[in-house]
Amino acid sequence: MTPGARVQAAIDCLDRILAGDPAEKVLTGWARGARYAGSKDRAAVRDHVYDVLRQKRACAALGGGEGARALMIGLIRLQRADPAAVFTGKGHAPSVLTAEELRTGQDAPPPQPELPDWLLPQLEARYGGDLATALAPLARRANVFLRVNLRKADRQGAMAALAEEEIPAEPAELAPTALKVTAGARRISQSRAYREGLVELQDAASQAAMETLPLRDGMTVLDYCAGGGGKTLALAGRARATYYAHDANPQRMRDLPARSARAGVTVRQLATEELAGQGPYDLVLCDVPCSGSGTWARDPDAKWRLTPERLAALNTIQDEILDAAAALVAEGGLLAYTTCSLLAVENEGRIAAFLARHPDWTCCFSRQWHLYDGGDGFFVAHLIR
Ligand SMILES: C[S@@+](CC[C@H](N)C(=O)[O-])C[C@H]1O[C@@H](n2cnc3c(N)ncnc32)[C@H](O)[C@@H]1O
Repeated sequence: MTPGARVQAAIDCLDRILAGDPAEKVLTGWARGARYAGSKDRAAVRDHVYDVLRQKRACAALGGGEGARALMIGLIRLQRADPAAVFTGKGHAPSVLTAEELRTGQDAPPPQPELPDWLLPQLEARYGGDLATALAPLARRANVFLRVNLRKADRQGAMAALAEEEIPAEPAELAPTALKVTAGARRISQSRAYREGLVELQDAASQAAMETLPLRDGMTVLDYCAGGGGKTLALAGRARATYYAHDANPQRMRDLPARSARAGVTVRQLATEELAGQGPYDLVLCDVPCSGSGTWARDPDAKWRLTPERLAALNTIQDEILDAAAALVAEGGLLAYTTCSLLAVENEGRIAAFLARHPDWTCCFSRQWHLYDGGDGFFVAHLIR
């Protein structure tokens, strides 16, 4: 595909996303239908779409409108290129810029935070005058991090294995197991280091949060919201405990057997009705469903979809999960709560609400990772009875 054809394909995808379809579904559907598109074309179209969604406000200001075509014009200007070079009308490129489109963007307003307005007061309360700096990483592509599986390799060994396949990576400060991939990220899942379980894809702040959890050989650990099992595997890499995984939607755990086999660890999946029978557990981790606001650089579509109603519904689910999980913690055990969110209402707010409902519990540790720490936004709290 020519650069112009890629831009037109991105405009077509953005049209559907703006009409309400999820970005990931639209891009996957487009790629399936576009047999002529090679892997570089698919990557370029995906990058255009996600770059627009990360900076939709700046693109609209520079492109003179909120439609898909205007947003793409704005993105090209934001990247300090000339849209006229791509909007040629030749082949499959978008049609030539109109006089109006040529005029737009000259007197663009100052940049606005790239978030829905209703969320700003919550984040201003957290970051005050530093809001723009704190949220700036949301406008950029996120770093790709790997977690070294200490059962199979150390950081140096994993870096050497990745280097053999021209995937350079360097130690990341946030966690002792974290590597930052500096090139070739799209080839990770085909690499030997990945296929043989030396490394897993996992954000560095998420790894750092798992590092805070005290583990010892022989204890029982329940990952109550296991999903794909990323957190279970991070814990299982550290100690020879007995690991159980549970999720309200067991389908979410379908990849866990293959992932744990690759990692060389054993994780037993439990249905909800089996939880009490196998418990109580020394450590129960609740990696609850959340807004994902700490991951919006990776998934910018999500920030424009979140509504106050959805956030309130998530808070209810978060409370219900903590209440149910607390009942499964052994005497002297630890209840851990994590989100990949920057919003206090999902983090400190849920812990305060839990402590108000359960006066016999106390929070003995909590930490918020911010985007300026280098990874995703992430929160962890340790609760004891
Ligand atoms: C943030 S994701 C978990 C991600 C996972 N821990 C990982 O590291 O890959 C939250 C998970 O909670 C599950 N969930 C939602 N409501 C739940 C509930 N009431 N009880 C248990 N799990 C629930 C969802 O199905 C989802 O898989």
